[in-house]
Amino acid sequence: MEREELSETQKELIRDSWQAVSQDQLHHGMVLFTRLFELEPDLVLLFQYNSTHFTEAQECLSSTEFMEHIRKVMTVIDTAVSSLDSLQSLTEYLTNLGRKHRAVGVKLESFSTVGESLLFALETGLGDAFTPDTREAWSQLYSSVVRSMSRGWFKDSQEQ
Ligand code: HEM
Repeated sequence: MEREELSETQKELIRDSWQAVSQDQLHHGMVLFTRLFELEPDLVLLFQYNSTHFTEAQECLSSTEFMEHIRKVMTVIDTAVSSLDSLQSLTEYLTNLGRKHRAVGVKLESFSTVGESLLFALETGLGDAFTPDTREAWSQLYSSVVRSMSRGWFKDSQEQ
């Protein structure tokens, strides 16, 4: 989390832009995952709740359990935005979260597509307010989050 420290200006851009979209997190999360499934349709197959297996993005996107996953994702982002001054405090949690995603079959490379989809959702929600500087700040924050999660694929992977 130490590399590429966010500047104070970047933190402000992230906080201001997140405030503008965070009233309706579920909606923006839906835009994010709709985009993600367009770019990588096979990711739908990884979401299995009880005996339900989804084959189509639309089925997945309209399930209650998946809605909860969207809430979980948005809560992690919300926590990261609230912790911009102490992102290293999230490292352990995020490493663990990475490990869980590895366990359910997510490939680390897919997190690049998630990043692209996050930027798409922010751009859709913010319009012109999503300036190149704001995009760059979000891109750096997301990279930090993924750097910590990626430890779950490599570090102590025999644990658990
Ligand atoms: C490639 C994209 C992703 C896939 C395929 C995926 C898949 C899953 C699956 C199958 C679960 C377990 C079932 C569930 O809790 O709904 C899960 C849990 C979870 N996911 Fe994801 N996920 C993705 C991206 C993300 C991202 C970007 C975040 C946040 C940054 C995230 C946060 C969580 C959290 C907080 C949980 C609950 C973990 C727990 O039970 O402790 N996921 N994910």
